[in-house]
Amino acid sequence: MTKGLRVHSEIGALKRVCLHRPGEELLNLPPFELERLLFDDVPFLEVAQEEHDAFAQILRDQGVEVLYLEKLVAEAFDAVPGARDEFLDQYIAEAGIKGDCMRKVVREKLESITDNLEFVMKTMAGLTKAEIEIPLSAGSTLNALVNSESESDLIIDPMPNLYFTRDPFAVVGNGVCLNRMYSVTRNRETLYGKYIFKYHPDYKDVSLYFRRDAAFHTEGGDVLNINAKTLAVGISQRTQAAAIDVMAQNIFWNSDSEVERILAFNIPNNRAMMHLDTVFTQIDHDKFTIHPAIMGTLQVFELTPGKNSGDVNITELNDTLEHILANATGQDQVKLIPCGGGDPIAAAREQWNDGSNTLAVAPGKICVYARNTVTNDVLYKEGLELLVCPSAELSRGRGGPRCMSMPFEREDI
Ligand SMILES: NC(=[NH2+])NCCC[C@H](N)C(=O)O
Repeated sequence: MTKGLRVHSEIGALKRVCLHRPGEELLNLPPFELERLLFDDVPFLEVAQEEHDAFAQILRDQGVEVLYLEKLVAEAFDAVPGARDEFLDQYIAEAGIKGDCMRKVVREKLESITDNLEFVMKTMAGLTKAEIEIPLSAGSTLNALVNSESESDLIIDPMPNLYFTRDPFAVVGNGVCLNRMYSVTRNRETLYGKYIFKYHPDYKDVSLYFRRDAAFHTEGGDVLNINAKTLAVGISQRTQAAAIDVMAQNIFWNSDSEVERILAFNIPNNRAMMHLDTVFTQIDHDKFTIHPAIMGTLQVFELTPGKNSGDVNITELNDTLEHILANATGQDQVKLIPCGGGDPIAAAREQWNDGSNTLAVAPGKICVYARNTVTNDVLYKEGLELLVCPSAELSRGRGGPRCMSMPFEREDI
């Protein structure tokens, strides 16, 4: 029996989760490339790893099986001869390497790594000019040979955002949306998911509700499983409305999926609110953390299957966020707990460090970042059980415990 996927809520007891331990990709992150690589500061890798190990241990202590993205990909390559070569062709084609000669040198360098896990981690870390010898021969390029300030020292960009495993693919019920991501820099991350869901013995048979070659972009931070029948998706900086149209068709008209209703929340387009999960996250049967700035301003649409195969009906819901979420969760009422306890400065500061971005390991039991003291205090007083993760370095990438995790299995609620 293969393991497969099963996630029908945001809060059911977490059984299996996919993480990525930050690795050498964070060492190939020069300060002047931060904006392009969607990172906000240069982290101290050793401490980031310690913090991440603490996060993983908190989850294990709650009985959660922790899987690592890099290991799953290596296992897929171990299992299927030829899978790694297929990946390498695609990786090189998408790596932005300048010139055929350089592509050849890089390929040889990566092919020489025999251990699959080491190989996968190297593809994540990126490659600098200092790491390879460039032959001065027919076919070599000036770009490869010149050391100049206007030429980057990176031959292949690192993927510093990989530890935000929430975004490149999103588990929905028993299937998965393999995303096309908003930015060129993050879209390469989706290759790892592609090879897991194509070749890994435990995951190769799951249905795909979205594909990385789609025309529109979407990211997992925008996808919230409310229950088996209802999915919430953000229309955001990272997810286009047109991508949700595609997702709805694929989800409604796939016999594997139980989802009968998608709620699309049109959220503001800015970095502090880049995904739906930075604006609200479910933490208990009847409780959500929210960013106070979205109260009263959200446009929400409901998508349901139409009469004929492939048809999708859309209506706009003119109601308050509380009522919409109460109706979606089947509760009489829900409590929205504002980040920063409603104080505008604390809210903005703690929102920036993902105060609303919590990961539920069971209803009412949530992982939070230690640094968001005002929000954590409010959550504690509301009766939530808090599992507190160290966060000095991890938070520099602008993502919290929910962003750093992709549930593969939760108990049904
Ligand atoms: N699900 C999330 N909120 N993810 C946060 C991702 C942060 C990352 N630096 C980015 O800009 O893409």
